[in-house]
Amino acid sequence: METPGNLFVVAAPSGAGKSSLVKALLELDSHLQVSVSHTTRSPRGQEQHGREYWFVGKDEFARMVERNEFFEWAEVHGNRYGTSRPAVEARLMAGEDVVLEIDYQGALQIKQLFPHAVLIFILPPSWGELEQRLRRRGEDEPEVIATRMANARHEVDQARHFDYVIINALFETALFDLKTVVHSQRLKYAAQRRAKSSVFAALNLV
Ligand SMILES: Nc1nc2c(ncn2[C@@H]2O[C@H](COP(=O)(O)OP(=O)(O)O)[C@@H](O)[C@H]2O)c(=O)[nH]1
Ligand SMILES: Nc1ncnc2c1ncn2[C@@H]1O[C@H](COP(=O)(O)OP(=O)(O)O)[C@@H](O)[C@H]1O
Repeated sequence: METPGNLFVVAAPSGAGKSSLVKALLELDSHLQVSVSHTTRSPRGQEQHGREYWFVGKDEFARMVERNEFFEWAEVHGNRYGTSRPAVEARLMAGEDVVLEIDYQGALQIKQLFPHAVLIFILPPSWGELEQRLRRRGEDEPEVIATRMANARHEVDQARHFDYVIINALFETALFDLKTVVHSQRLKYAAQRRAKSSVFAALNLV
């Protein structure tokens, strides 16, 4: 599906710093909006319904799947997560840029639907640092951290299907890389649209 807005998809193993990076990016970039996903996971300490996620029960999630209300959904670390169709579609059609913070399964589904979507994978500098970050975040029980570390091996292996890989060692450097990807895509997409318009013809450039 071709849309006037750009679609960015950011995925990472749990604890790599994806949410922190996207939050910082949104604070710097008023043209970018994040899509709030639905999940069957329980809220963590500071999380608010409608801000980090729409927290729903398993039955409600299943009903939404049946009604085809998700662009994509997947089971991740034992819970279900999905991107609601209406919000994203309306924004992209209105020419706004949207970022999805989803797992690799969702990212690959999105690429099928929106071939122009830009897939960005965030990597931690090492396995040890990944585990440290999960512990330092202090939001998950040890067994939840263990599940996330076990799943991280397979998730990292999926980075090869992505358009860009950013290593989040130094936060500011990774944020700069992320901003650069977003900026480059905007320039590229704008140039493609201009090439299709009559501007170049009028200037005798094509
Ligand atoms: N496919 C899909 N994955 C999602 C969606 N929302 C969040 N996720 C992913 O689900 C995984 C777990 O997210 P979360 O429970 O917030 O834990 P965290 O990654 O450790 O902060 C992460 O990989 C998220 O990117 C969604 O709408 N669709
Ligand atoms: N570059 C970094 N260096 C050190 N700690 C980081 C860095 N990026 C993120 N963190 C910290 O790591 C933890 C996990 O980050 P978070 O954004 O929640 O990860 P994710 O959304 O990928 O699960 C948080 O406590 C966050 O403050």
